[in-house]
Amino acid sequence: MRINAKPFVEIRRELHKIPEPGFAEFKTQRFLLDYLATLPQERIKIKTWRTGILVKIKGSNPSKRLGYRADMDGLPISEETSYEFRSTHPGFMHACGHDMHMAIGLGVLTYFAHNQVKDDLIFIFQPAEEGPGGAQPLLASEEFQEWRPDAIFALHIAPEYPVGTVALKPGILFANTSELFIDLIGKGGHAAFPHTANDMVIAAAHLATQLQSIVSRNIDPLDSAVITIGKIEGGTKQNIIAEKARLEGTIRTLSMESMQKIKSRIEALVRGTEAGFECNATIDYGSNYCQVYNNEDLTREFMNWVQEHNTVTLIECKTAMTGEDFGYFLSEIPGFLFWLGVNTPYGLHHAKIEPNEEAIEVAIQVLTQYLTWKTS
Ligand SMILES: CC(=O)N[C@@H](CCC[C@H](N)C(=O)O)C(=O)O
Repeated sequence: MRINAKPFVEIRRELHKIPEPGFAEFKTQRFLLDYLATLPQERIKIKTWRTGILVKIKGSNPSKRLGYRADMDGLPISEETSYEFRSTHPGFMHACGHDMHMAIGLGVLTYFAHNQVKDDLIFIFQPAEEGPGGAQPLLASEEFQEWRPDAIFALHIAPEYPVGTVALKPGILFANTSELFIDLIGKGGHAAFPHTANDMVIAAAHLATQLQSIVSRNIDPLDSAVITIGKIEGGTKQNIIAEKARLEGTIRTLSMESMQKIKSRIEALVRGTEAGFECNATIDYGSNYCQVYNNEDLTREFMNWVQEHNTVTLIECKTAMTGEDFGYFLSEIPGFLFWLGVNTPYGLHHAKIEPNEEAIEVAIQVLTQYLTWKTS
């Protein structure tokens, strides 16, 4: 079977123009619904959930239901690609490939809307993967529970792998994550009179450095963990001592024990900052995602299938410290997530990332062939 992927490359480009934040994917949802309306409707049922969409395709003699999940949201990044089809939403960009994930989902769905297989298929277009997390509330929704699949699959673009490859492993593929927001409130003042103020820029700088000691000094070196502070905000002007500062970051661990340990060390260091800099601090852990744990049996079966069918090259990869709320689906439903090679020099979340669009056809081929095999 050969799929004409050209329309889905065009679809990816249209989606690329309209990146939206989590739970505000209104134009994206409208675009997807309009496309779905063009498909033969005999065997298709469509439901919306908040800004997400669920599509069921009826099988000829179903004994199970298989699911594919695509995430929908963009990131607060000002795009710097060379594309003609750049983001039309200033300050927002599809820099994590969700435009590719959706276009691939539509390609696979379109194939099965025209070619009935034995089992039911469900396609889930999920909002808010980058935050605050759409998977958990979607899983709990009546809309999802009514069509709950018996197995579920997803992919994520991988800039570092060549087009024509898929990479995965059984067991833990992505880390547990927790966002981290720390607000410091001290006493502002004139730049010339530091002894009358409590400078929150200096407090934030010390704290950011101290936080880096947690992974190196408190976590078993054989148990990976990451603390990244991606943003520091503080102060109002160059000659005013800052009254407030805010640190924003993310914590990544491979075990929940390490996550707890890191949080308790963050709390201790923040209490130390309060004492040392005579300020008040609050900590907010934002949204937390559980690890992506690929079902061992289904993953091995898929890896064997890839090797036998030779549609793509298989890479057995290492665990990555990325996060994905698809982990919540996998905590309840067997399945797996794989990396899809898109061969581009800039990484995920980079303003210049330009995934190779040839990977769209590769992914549609792999998923249609695998799902057809899985339902036969
Ligand atoms: C694949 C990917 O890049 N996922 C994101 C998930 C974000 C989780 C959460 N908002 C956080 O920042 O902790 C990632 O950054 O890994």
